Amino acid sequence: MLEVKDLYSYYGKSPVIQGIDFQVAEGGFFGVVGRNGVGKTTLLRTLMGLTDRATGTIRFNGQDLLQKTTPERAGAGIAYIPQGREVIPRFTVRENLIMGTFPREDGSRDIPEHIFEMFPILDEFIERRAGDLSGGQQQQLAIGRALAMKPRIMLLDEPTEGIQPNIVQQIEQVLKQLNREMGLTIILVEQNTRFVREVADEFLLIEKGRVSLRGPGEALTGEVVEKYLSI
Ligand SMILES: Nc1ncnc2c1ncn2[C@@H]1O[C@H](COP(=O)(O)OP(=O)(O)OP(=O)(O)O)[C@@H](O)[C@H]1O
Repeated sequence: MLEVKDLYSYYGKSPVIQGIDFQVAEGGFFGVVGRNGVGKTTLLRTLMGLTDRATGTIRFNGQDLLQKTTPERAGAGIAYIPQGREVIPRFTVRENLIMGTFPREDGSRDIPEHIFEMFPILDEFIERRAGDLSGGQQQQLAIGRALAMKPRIMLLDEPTEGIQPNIVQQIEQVLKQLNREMGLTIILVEQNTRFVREVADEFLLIEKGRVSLRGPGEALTGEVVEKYLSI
């Protein structure tokens, strides 16, 4: 479904991503791990066309994405949930969810019902301003908003960072359900290696913009974490 080859990506003249290759199969759950500042966020931003320049290949369902604009990539079915959530605080929950439908190519502005089944709190707080929600609720809204475009693949950047433990569990459950039951392809950047080990079919470990290690989720053992990820 997604094939990335020899990818380089730049902010100004600095190459942050340096020669990364990977493939994600339809319905796959792909984890990206690495210490702070190694380029994980930049990798997701590169897939969305949000860095200054990129070279190499990004193929998505047979289309070459590298020359496409960010809205075109969203229109092709790629949803991106950045770190820090970035919901629009002055808009209500409903307005944020409707915004999520904008990339849809069928032109529908209907909010899919399953979003409220997954996150009942969004239904309850539908007319509240997003800025008045807790961090965990805003993250649920950010995921709900991404689902409103009916994506084919979802890119998530540390969705459980700074969120209270009971909501973390709920978000993890939803991600598993979206992937396992609804077949949504997921790329997840995470510091939470326990979750990546549990759910990922495959992971990439990045150091200084390059892949240091890759393997099935279960290969992300305590020893690997100790060797590559401890501070
Ligand atoms: N907009 C930007 N302009 C210039 N340099 C940037 C920009 N964003 C990130 N960088 C640089 O790119 C490198 C990789 O940053 P990136 O945010 O991708 O790392 P990360 O692995 O996601 O880290 P973290 O876990 O802290 O989010 C860092 O050296 C950072 O300073």
